[in-house]
Amino acid sequence: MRRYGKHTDEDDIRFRPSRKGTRPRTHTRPKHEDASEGLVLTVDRGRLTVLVEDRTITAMKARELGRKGVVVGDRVAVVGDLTGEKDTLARIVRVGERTSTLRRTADDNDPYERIIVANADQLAIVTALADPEPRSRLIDRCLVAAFDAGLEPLLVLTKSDLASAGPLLHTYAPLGLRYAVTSRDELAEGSEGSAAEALREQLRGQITVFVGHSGVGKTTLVNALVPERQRATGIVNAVTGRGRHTTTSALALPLPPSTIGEDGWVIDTPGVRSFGLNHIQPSRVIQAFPDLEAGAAGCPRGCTHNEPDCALDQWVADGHAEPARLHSLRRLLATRERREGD
Ligand SMILES: Nc1nc2c(ncn2[C@@H]2O[C@H](COP(=O)(O)OP(=O)(O)OP(=O)(O)O)[C@@H](O)[C@H]2O)c(=O)[nH]1
Ligand SMILES: [Zn+2]
Repeated sequence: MRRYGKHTDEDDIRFRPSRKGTRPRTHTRPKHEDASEGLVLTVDRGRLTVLVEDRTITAMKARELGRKGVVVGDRVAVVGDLTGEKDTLARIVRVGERTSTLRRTADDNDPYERIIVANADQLAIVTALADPEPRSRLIDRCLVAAFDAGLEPLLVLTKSDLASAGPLLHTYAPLGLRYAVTSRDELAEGSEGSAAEALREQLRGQITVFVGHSGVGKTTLVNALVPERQRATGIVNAVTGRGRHTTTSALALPLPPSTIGEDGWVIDTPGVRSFGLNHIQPSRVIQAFPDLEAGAAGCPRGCTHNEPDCALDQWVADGHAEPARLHSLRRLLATRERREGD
């Protein structure tokens, strides 16, 4: 699938704070030249947990950042006490340019956009094949949010021991999505060549945000993928001084380094189950359909692609794209008009 809205420069998309924090700077930085680079792992009421080299520190926004938000996945420059020791508090003085932003509105009537994760590469849409039954409208909403954010969607179908993935995959076949089919037992085994291994392969070297409705098995999945999770969560909690990770903030967890030396991040989103889609631009969604995007050039201005004058019907009739693709695009665009949970 095509990538869009992102730089391909590796340095842009990897979180690799330099080992000693001595990376030469290309720009003249009048202030805070001695700042270290870090990665925001989670946010809790103004306190941010930041990974600096191999230490987890607590930081807050410096006043000079003003109203600029700092979110999970942001690459930041921090100054002050970076020891990570108890009761120390560092300051975030800069936020790196973002390669992607995943947003949500609290619901379709909430006018405020909230960025929930920055710099992710893909959105894993976790759906159970049964118990609870898959809800394709919910999947569609997540797909629209992913396309809008410039993230590659990845369908993760859980509980494959309970039902076949066939019908759902059939529905989504025209979209050509990447997918993985898993079950708890397979994940636990971690045997090579298994579906779980195929999922790990899809995550390698990527920053993947996991979303899923309650009960779909997201926690089971993330725990299996990140055996260090308990420890990682423990560190975060030790830092924030709370018993467990109860906030609705996302939480970035490192995937175990693989044998070929490429790692990746899982970003769990406890409070995010779907997306309000008020802010979505049809033009960004259609970018995920390169075969149709060219045909939309013939559409009237501001075409919703679901009206009599839409040029895409003729485009498809002329054989430039498959009818099923146009059908899928229209279904996705229509999710914007439906309420969450429909
Ligand atoms: N049969 C079956 N059950 C599973 C599988 N994965 C998870 N479950 C069960 O499904 C239930 C929900 O799993 P969780 O991992 O807690 O799901 P969650 O999506 O994190 O849900 P919340 O904790 O409510 O947010 C639990 O009872 C799990 O044991 C699976 O592959 N097969
Ligand atoms: Zn149109």
